[in-house]
Amino acid sequence: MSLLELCIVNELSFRLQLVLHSSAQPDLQIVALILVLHHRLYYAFKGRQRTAEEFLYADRSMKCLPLALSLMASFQSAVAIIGTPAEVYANGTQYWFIGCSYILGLLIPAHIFIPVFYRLQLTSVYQYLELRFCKAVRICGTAAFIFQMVIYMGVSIYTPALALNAVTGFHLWGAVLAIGSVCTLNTALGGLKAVVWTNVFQTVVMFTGQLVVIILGVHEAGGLSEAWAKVRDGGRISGIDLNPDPTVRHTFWTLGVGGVFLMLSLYGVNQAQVQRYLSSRSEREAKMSCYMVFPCLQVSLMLSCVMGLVMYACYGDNSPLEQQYITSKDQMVLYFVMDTFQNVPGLPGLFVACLFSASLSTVSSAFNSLATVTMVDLIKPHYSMTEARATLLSKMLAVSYGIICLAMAYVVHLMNSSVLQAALSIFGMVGGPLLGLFCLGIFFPCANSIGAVTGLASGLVMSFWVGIGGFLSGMASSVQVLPLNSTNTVPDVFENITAVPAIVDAAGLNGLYSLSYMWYSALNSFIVVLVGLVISFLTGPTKAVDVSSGTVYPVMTTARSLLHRLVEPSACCPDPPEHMNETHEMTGNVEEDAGTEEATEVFLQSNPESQVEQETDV
Ligand SMILES: CC(C)(CO)[C@@H](O)C(=O)NCCC(=O)O
Ligand code: NA
Repeated sequence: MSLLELCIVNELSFRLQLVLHSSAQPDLQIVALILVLHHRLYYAFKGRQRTAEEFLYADRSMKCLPLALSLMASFQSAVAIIGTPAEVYANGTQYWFIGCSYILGLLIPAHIFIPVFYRLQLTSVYQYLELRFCKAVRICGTAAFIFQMVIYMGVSIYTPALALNAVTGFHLWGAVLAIGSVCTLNTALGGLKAVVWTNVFQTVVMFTGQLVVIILGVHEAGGLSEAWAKVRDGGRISGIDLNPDPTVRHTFWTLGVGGVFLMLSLYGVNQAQVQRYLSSRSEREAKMSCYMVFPCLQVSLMLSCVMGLVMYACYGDNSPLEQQYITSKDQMVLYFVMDTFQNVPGLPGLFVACLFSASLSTVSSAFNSLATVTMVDLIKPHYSMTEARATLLSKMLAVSYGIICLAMAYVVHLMNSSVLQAALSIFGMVGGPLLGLFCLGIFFPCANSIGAVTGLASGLVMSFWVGIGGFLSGMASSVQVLPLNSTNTVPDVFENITAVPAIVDAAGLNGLYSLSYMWYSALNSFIVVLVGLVISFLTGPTKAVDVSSGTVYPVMTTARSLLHRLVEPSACCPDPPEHMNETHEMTGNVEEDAGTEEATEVFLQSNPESQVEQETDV
């Protein structure tokens, strides 16, 4: 255990002790134990890593269950553990419908993105952009990715710090600094295998913490039927909202359909995830791990939604926010745990460890992917250097990224919006245009490099225009989204603002600004594809023969072979089309896709040796 970690654990447990008066000793032990275990595990794998191949692909030997848990952990941080219950407490279970988007959001990556990327044997997903378009597109893509991950890191470091600050009195920026530096110093340079296995451990801690709090919380609320009656009478069980209005924040359409694009940008083309797919033993294993993410994500979503309901069952409409014990919705979960279970030995500690684990796993996979793309996409192609130099440089990079992320935590602090909405908006605003760029390359053989660059630029301009416009105009009207029982959940501070005529006229720019943040990803990727195609046609579309082999997904051929299977089901198996039997697909009968796979095979003849530079020695 490093000195820094010891200091943090000591400080943390000291604060816990002050706040809880009594049973802080077990808490100290649990937080410390978990940090130490995390650390030991990490170094156990780090120590073994010798070659560059191991660093980047974990020897291409990963099995699917650890990979699936790690895939889930990348984008499941304290933000989800804290933000989702706060959302459900305030607005009911409508958010749960985002679970519907996981179906297509994981099937499409498994059957379209993974085959393309795996067969090209990429190191970084941005190599694809150079193969398909040119070097400039690759650099633009890399820059956008770095930008996205750095802001997201800001949110996921800030969130546990905010919660800790509220409840333990731990200094906010002290906590931000502590979490940030532990992550930076310890997790940046361990290689993928170490990151994946620590992620597995962190996921287990995360689930355990949530589950224990839920079980005891239901008990606290007076048992299952009592708790259910309370949340039902409080109107927290939302039915499916089919309102087609795209400006309504959470409906089935924004969550279940807009969410698919969000999921595609995260699970289809994000380097953190693609790196994991590429590290599996075979393409089949990679697909399997993508399928396995589905149940893991559903469990995680269920735990955090149920946590919100349990909080409602305990507090009803007397939220600690309204009584001004805390200052932000996002502090509620930890407040609930500390307030309700301070006499349960070890539980507050377990939950703090749960938050830390969730954020540490996110930060470690983000840092690992940032280190990889910076070396592989930005530095290696331009400068050659010795191994020792490269190691030093990676360390310096890790520290610089750490500092930038801390600065971003401050920006998030200034934004003062719900952390969950902030994180998902960032995914849509920067991840959306990146998704569009990859779709342009994979589905449209005629797209050219000029189209790709202009498309990406337009997508980013559009997203910041709508995103920032929405944020500014929403400052006055965001309160509309808060109340369900309008009198109770709005804190006093906001009440004056609501009084201001905040009725946004849904015409013109204001209509655009009030677009639900869940549509950002879809809108921005669509803009990139549209502008990209128009510019490509104006400047001379790429000829089919000039497109590098294996970089385009044969949509027509695949569709034809799927159709063929439908018309003559006996040829293969009597399965309905993919989208109608997800659950079956999710359990992993990959062979059934044989027809499609063969069709794809013909077109995706990858010949990586000739084109992909083998830049494996980081
Ligand atoms: C990104 C999804 C929707 C799916 O992975 C979910 O994990 C989520 O809401 N994440 C919030 C961001 C975070 O937890 O850091
Ligand atoms: Na995580």
